[in-house]
Parts: sequence; C-alpha cells; structure tokens
Amino acid sequence: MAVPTIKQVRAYTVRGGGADYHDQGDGHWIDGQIATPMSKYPQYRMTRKSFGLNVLGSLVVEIEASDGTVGFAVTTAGDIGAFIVERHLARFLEGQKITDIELMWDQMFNATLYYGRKGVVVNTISGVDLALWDLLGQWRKEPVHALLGGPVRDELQFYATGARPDLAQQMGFIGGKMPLRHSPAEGDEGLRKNLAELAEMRSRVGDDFWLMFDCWMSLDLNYATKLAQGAQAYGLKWIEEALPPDDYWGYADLKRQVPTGMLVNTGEHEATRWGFRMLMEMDCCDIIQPDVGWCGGITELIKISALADAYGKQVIPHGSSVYSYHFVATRHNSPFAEFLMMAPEADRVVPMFNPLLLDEPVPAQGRLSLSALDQPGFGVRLNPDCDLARPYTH
Ligand SMILES: C[C@H](O)[C@H](O)[C@@H](O)[C@@H](O)C(=O)O
Ligand SMILES: [Mg+2]
Repeated sequence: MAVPTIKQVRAYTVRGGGADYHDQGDGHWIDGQIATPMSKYPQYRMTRKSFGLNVLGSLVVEIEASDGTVGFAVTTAGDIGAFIVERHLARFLEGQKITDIELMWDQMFNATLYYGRKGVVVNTISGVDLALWDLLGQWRKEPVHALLGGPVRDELQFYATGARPDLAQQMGFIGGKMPLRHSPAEGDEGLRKNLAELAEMRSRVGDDFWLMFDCWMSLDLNYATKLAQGAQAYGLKWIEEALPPDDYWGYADLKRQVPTGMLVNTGEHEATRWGFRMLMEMDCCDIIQPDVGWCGGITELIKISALADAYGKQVIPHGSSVYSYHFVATRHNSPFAEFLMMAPEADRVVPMFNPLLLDEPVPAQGRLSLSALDQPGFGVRLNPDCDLARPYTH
C-alpha cells in the first residue's frame, strides 16, 4: 500500500479553554491569586490573566494526506503559531510522505533555530508533530501508543492539580498538587500563609495522600529553601518549578538544600533534548515534567525520555491530556501522570482541554484504563461547535 503524502497543512486558532487551558472565564481557580514571576508587581498579583497568561490561545494544526486521511492536534500557540505553521513550517510538510516524521521534525527545528529553540516556536513545532503522529495513527488505524512500542501497563494513575486536593482525594486521585498562592513579594507573612494552607490541606487529607506545591517559576533560592524546610513538617512530596527555567544553577543548589526525601521537580517550560540534558547533567531535579505540547512533541519527548531513563530519572509529563497519556502508557519511567482539574472550583472531573476535543477520556477514581485509549491516533475529534479561525493561509 503506497504511503500517502501530505496534501495540505492548515492552522486554526481558538479562544476559551482548550489547549490554552489558562484561558478561562473569571473566577476560575486557575486564575485566582497564584504566585508568579509577576507577583512582585501588585497590579499583576491577584490574577494571572492580568499580566496576560492567556494571551496566546489555542493553536489547532490540521494535516490532510493525499488519500484524504486527516490528522490534527492542539497546543498553546494561538495566532503566532498559526503564522509559523502557514508561512514557514508548511513548506517542510506538504509533499512529504506522512511516515517521514523524523525528517520533517528536523527540518522544522533547524529552519526555525534562528528565532526558535524554545517557547512558542517549539510549542508550534510540537503541535505539528502531534498532528503528524495523529495522522499516522489514523492512516495505520492504530492508537499512538501502539506506534510507540505499545503499553507497559494496563491503566494510568493520576495525581490532580488544582485548588482542592481534599476533593481530589475523595475522587480517587493518588495525590494533589496545589498552586502556591503567595510569592516572596509578600515576605515572611506570605510564607506563613503558604505553609498554613499546606497544613490545613494536610489536616483534611491525612498523612499518606501526596501533597505538592506548584510554584510556577515564582521563587528565589532562599525563599524556596525556607518553604521546603517549613513544608517538611506537613509531608510535602515535591516542590515544583520553584525557580525560573533558566536558573539551572539555582535548581542544582535547591536540590541539595531541600530536606532529605523531598523531591525537586521541574521542566514544563523547558524544551528539547538539549534543555533537559542541562537539567539532568547539572542534577537540577528529581523528576522531569516536559509538556509534550511544548517540549517538541512526541518525536522529541522520545529522545528526552530515553536520556532521562539513562539518568535514572522519572518523566511525569506536565498535564497535556491524551497527548501525554499515549506516551506515559509506553514508558517504564513514567509510572503516573498529571490531570489538571479544569472545573472552576476544582470540584469535579471535566476534560482537560474542554471544550475543544470530543471523546477526550478522563480518569475515573484517578485511573484510566488503556482500553479508553484504543482508537486510532490520539482518539479525539475536534469539537465542531468551537469557533475556529484561520488567520493566515499559504
Ligand atoms: C497550577 C499551576 O499554577 C499551573 O497553572 C499549571 O498549568 C502547571 O504548572 C501544572 O503543573 O499543572
Ligand atoms: Mg507546574
């Protein structure tokens, strides 16, 4: 059977949730007061939308093959991503065999090296890469995890990220990751509030349920060290993304300074095998947390994960719905996954990329059977009710 070629690549944008899950309505827990690198500016302290965390919006990449098969994927890149796809990356895709994913990835990455390397450009390349894997799965009529060598477990288990770890425990998740709400700008009083919130949650969930802090790049080394030391009394399992992503030196120091047994994790805003090589060679963290929609896609995450395995590191991808589930299912060093609670009060399970994807599987009792991931590609469809725009063509 002749391998089809890529006939056309199309890039759409959409607002309101979806892959850019920070793009939510007012009052959502994810836009409450959460510590960020902008918290030192009082006018940007109370919500993250105030400084523009949701400016990008979702990018939808659709790839049509010569035999009519269509693959798609979504990521966080919005209009910028649509421009890059239509006006730059499409030339490396159209006319290529749909199986030549490594070749297309290498050309997309090297052609954008002069203005990319990380951030929204690699988010965009990731979105194209995920769409290519979806297309291949659609054509071969196989789920992506089968294309990656097959599952090593028959179900996935999840921790939940959100404002209510106590409710996540009742829903059967294996742990709860809380956004850190007070930044160093609020001084020792803010530190006390952070620890009080952890203490309160620990009192609700008992001693064995995992509790973690997500610090979203907002701290300095001294504050992070004091927070970790204070949190030991409440059994904090890990301190996540305490420092800005480029502070490899700070992470290496923090990992040496936290209480024995507490994990230092990071990586969701890191990209490519080279970025994660830095994290591992400098011994910055215990678990790496690449986002498959931001780090370079499945093609790059395969490389990152193999390197991590050689270092004896676990790879627990940042929450990215089906795009990470198919990967996690196939990796020995990915024993659990993240599920972001996207209900405004973090009080019920709703699809992570709601409302953009139809058939998006969600965990029940904190677990997801591989049988829920048996459809071709990533097993999801675009919601036709979502208002897609195509701002650029080529
Ligand atoms: C909950 C965190 O503040 C972020 O919103 C979240 O996207 C990310 O850091 C995570 O690890 O889920
Ligand atoms: Mg995080």
